[in-house]
Amino acid sequence: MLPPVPNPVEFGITSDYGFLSPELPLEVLPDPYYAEWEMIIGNLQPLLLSKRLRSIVDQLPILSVSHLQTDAEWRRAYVILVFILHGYVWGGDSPTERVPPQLTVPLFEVCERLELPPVATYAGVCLWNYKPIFADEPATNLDNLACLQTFTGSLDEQWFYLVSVAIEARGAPSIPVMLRAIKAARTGNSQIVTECLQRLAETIDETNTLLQRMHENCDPYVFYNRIRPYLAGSKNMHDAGLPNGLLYDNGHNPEYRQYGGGSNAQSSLIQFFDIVLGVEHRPTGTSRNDSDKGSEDSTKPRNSFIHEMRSYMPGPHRRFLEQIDSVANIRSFVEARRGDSALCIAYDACLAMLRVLRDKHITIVSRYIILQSRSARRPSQSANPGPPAARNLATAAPTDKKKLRGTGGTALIPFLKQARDETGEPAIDAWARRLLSTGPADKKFASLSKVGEQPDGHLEVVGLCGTWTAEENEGGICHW
Ligand code: HEM
Ligand SMILES: N[C@@H](CC(=O)c1ccccc1NC=O)C(=O)O
Repeated sequence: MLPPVPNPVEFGITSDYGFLSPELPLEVLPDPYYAEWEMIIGNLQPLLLSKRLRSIVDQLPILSVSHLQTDAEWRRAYVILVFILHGYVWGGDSPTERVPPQLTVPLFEVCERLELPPVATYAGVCLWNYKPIFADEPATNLDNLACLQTFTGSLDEQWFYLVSVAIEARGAPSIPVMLRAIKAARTGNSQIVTECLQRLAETIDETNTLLQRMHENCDPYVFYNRIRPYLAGSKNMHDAGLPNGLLYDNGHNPEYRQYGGGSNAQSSLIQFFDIVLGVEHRPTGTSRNDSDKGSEDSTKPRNSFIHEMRSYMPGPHRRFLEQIDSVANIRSFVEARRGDSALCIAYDACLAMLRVLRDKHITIVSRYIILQSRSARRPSQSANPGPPAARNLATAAPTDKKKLRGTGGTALIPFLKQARDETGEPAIDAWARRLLSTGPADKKFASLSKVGEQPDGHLEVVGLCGTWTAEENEGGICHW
């Protein structure tokens, strides 16, 4: 008996909004009982600038969560509390390790309810932190989006979150499409699976276009020096001044805890793409050859970071991904039908698009983190210092690139390159290898209008979703 294919609606996931909150995020908690929280979050930038945030939070009463009613209200409470938390920790002259009961007590309860860790996750800064500019236009077009909260008040910070919001919305329709594909694969309907895969490839291609738009309004200097420091977590933060993590003080039993900061690795959508396509990530530092190749059992080692990031997703989204994991059948369906050229090409196009996404992302990380860390200046040399603890965090970045870390705590480029390389397997590599050894497309790839090696040695593919070449992937990142 096969496990049932999950119904996304039961997990709060819709075909319009995907993993974004299904109703628009609340801009204000309706109960005036929370007026003091709203006053602080509404004045976050002035309170950070004047360095008064900590003292104002310390003077707050410990508010109860018993006045929160709807799911939207619980989510709004989470957004408020994590923005105040990160402002409180990183907004002074140096980071403070103690989180006072005024934050700890309600935050723990809100997080228990939402099944999230007490830290600013992707859900808090992206999924539940947007509004449409005009109510009568599509709510999730990048050009009709604004953020509810930011640390810096900058356009750059809004854009940084909104690109992800737009990607989530663009990817949303692919969720029911791929559930249909899973069901069609169960009945052996190759034509439907092919159509669904074609639509998925187009969707991933469109998310790639959105990712490219990061550069339009988010300046790498502003991102690295002003915004990113507030997104830091408390794990591996010794260099930044939090050797033990954060001391969450609930008033009677203070406890040190360490959590990773916000990261797009916490996006359920991108993990959904991987899972549904059967892309497997292994622990960093191992290759396919190190593992028990060939066996499809669930004891295979997984990329522990990517998998761990599921515990930073809202509970229902995490459970949805787990259920998709247990029904994902597309990869084995395609592998069993190597002679079905339309099917193989559609599947390969999805992998190629996902790989392009990771390539473009690596370029972004180089520009927004690696290059910036090289030019980061010590506070005394800086003519225009940023927020104090945040500034220290940016300038504390080691010059040794090997030690640079993502807000999630990964070793950046080695981690991202491995995730990218694992995306290409198996089909794209297999057919690219064959192409390179046997020449241009054989019948199997008939629906690709052009596949071949260019005079300069680059491989060019004109496929379902446009043209892409190995050259596009800067720095020899793509090894076709
Ligand atoms: C300026 C913009 C961005 C920067 C600097 C950046 C940086 C990073 C870093 C450093 C990581 C490693 C994990 C960690 O330690 O945090 C990461 C992971 C990741 N990021 Fe981004 N990111 C950016 C925007 C985005 C956007 C808009 C997306 C949406 C597609 C995205 C998708 C991912 C994914 C999926 C991962 C997990 C690794 C993987 O699956 O390949 N990132 N990002
Ligand atoms: N991992 C990134 C931060 C990041 O990607 C991120 C952090 C919080 C919320 C969203 C994020 N990604 C978004 O576009 C970094 O290390 O700078």
